[in-house]
Amino acid sequence: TQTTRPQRMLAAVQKSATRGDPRSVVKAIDQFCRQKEWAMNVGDEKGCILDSVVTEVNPATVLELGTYCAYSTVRIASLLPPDAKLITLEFNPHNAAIARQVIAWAGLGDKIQLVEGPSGDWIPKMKEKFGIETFDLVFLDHWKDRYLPDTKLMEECGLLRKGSVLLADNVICPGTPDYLEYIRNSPRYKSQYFRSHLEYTKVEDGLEKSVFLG
Ligand SMILES: O=C(NCCCCc1cc2cnccc2s1)c1cc(-c2ccc(F)cc2)cc(O)c1O
Ligand SMILES: [Mg+2]
Repeated sequence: TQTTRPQRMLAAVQKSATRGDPRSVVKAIDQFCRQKEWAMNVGDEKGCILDSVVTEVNPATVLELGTYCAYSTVRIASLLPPDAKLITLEFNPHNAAIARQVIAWAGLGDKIQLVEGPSGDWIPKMKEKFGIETFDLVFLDHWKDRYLPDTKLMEECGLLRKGSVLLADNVICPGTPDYLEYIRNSPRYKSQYFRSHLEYTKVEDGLEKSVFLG
């Protein structure tokens, strides 16, 4: 029977990456996507910008919206301090199953909690279910029309504190126009655009970094 792209990506990780070595997992996925099949990971070019923001924020609590095959999950978690926690939400059960195996291969299972289901349902439950007060860093990489409603939901649920950083993928391609309009004009955020390219292509895309001012 036919395999899926996430299954082929996992096979590439298990073939080429070293167990317990997160950077080799990241490298194996990038190689697979450049040489074999495009896939919607944040990728190596935007990934370097992601790395610099994670390193600068040095977060104790991270929320990732949109796991896919855990490429950015592993990339972020590999840079976190020892007791830091990353919660990642994935909607598609098949992708979640692949992501769990990629996370295990990278040896990052104790830093990462993968939760299956829609962001709108889970964001209001973060405090009670996971004992989270606020998130130091949120990486938005899920449905592009959910960036804005979920940001408002996180504000309403008190999940952001003065200094919390939102980093949004794909603000140009596929694009998140309503989110950009809101976040760039809101007096409650200080935003900065990092110009880059759509993963593994020459198409323009970028990351929007926004600091919540409280
Ligand atoms: O759709 C994208 N990512 C979202 C998939 C999310 C599904 C989820 C919804 C949901 C809801 N609640 C909780 C968790 C989750 S996960 C995406 C698409 C492209 C792209 C595709 C074709 C193309 F020609 C050009 C760009 C590039 C990217 O970097 C992307 O991230
Ligand atoms: Mg993306």
